[in-house]
Amino acid sequence: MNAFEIVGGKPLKGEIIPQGAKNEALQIISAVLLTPEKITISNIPDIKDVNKLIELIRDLGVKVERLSKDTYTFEAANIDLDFFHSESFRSKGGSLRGSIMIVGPLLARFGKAAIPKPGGDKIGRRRLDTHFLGFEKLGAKFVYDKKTNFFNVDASDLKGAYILLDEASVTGTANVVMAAVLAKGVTTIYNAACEPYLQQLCKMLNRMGAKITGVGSNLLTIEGVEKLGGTDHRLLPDMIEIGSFIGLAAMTESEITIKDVRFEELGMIPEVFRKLGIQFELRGDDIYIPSQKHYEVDTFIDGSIMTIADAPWPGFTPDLLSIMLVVATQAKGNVLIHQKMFESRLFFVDKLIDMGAQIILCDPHRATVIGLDKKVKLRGISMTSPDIRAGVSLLIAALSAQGTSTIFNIEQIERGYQDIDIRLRAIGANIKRITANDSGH
Ligand SMILES: CC(=O)N[C@H]1[C@@H](OP(=O)(O)OP(=O)(O)OC[C@H]2O[C@@H](n3ccc(=O)[nH]c3=O)[C@H](O)[C@@H]2O)O[C@H](CO)[C@@H](O)[C@@H]1O
Ligand SMILES: C=C(OP(=O)(O)O)C(=O)O
Repeated sequence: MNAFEIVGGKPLKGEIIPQGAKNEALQIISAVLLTPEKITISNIPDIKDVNKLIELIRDLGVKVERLSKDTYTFEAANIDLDFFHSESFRSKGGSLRGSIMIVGPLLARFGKAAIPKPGGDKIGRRRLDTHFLGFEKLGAKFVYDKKTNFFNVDASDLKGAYILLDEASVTGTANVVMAAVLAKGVTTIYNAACEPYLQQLCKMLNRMGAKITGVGSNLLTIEGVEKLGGTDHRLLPDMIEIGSFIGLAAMTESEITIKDVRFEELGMIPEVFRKLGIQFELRGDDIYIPSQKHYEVDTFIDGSIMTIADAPWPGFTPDLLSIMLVVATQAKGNVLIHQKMFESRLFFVDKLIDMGAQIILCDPHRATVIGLDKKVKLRGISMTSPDIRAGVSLLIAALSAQGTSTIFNIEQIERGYQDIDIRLRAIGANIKRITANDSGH
């Protein structure tokens, strides 16, 4: 088992380039199944989840060519639908959340699909009703086989329909959109999620010949077409990585420039960091964060305690709340972190408390953070990363802490952050990869 050993307390300095967006990559790579023609995708991050999905579609018969480190071509001309019944599909398909998004395109193009119950982080219940209720509205029949944990979906003839989504699910919306683009007639999806990942997907599908309007809103209208063709697509920089680096700079008093962030696509993320008192400047399309000894949390206009809560886009993404929480531990002032969307994503705070942070976990969704204003530094400990974002938050905490920390289960971090140890070392971090038998606390 690999672990990171980190000696903290040292400011970092330099430039860092964000990787391509993980969650966009998972949608865009699934969409290649919609056409037999060639699709070229660039800025693909070299991370576990994305590589697993590429392997999965390759096993399904997609011809995959790697043109450079981050650019691939995909050609889904010959798909082997028998692969659904293989043991390999069961283990690979079940190992990542994003694999669920191959169902929509396969259903649209071949009239059937199957997928084992997907994996992903253990951050609370992660239901898939939105996906399957949406497919059913388009005329599909689905059966969940409890014994094998497989979802089987069949539809020889998908027909456009009015669909009020059960909730604004990110992967659910992507899946239903991909099923609807080749359905007969018009589909209207209301309560659609509209994260930049989805906007990028819809824009790519339109370049392939789809007819989607309302992109960026929660009301999408899709006029079904007979077939789709090839295109080129470049992934946006990963907004969650960008947010993680802003948090890292603030916690470690580092002067960091985050390159080419596509600022206009970051929604309210920069403003939420400003609410914690973190300063930064936009220089061209780079975010420059000066070294800051202190940052002071705002209050609301009426003087009440600052609350940072997640919501579907254009609200604040839940994937950055763990990072806001760790950054708040060294702010001047207090913050209520309210994780509304996931039930078990705040439990990692016990590790931060062990490191000396002052946090009251009010219930599974809410934590009050009493900022220490750097008067008391966190101290290094051994810990295990429970999920991808908690993992990076603990990494940030460790880099700011006095002494040595060890983070176990770094596979969680590495499913979403490319070469994170190498990139952090390049800006001065004391982090090394070790092989460890212990599993931490
Ligand atoms: C591979 C991928 O793209 N994963 C992302 C995707 O997961 P995913 O698409 O699985 O997440 P969903 O959008 O379906 O739902 C996330 C959670 O929020 C809850 N929910 C959702 C919508 C809503 O209006 N109200 C509500 O409470 C759901 O019940 C669930 O617990 O979106 C999540 C929410 O941004 C992100 O955390 C994940 O990183
Ligand atoms: C929860 C996340 O990923 P996944 O949906 O793949 O589990 C995440 O990226 O923060």
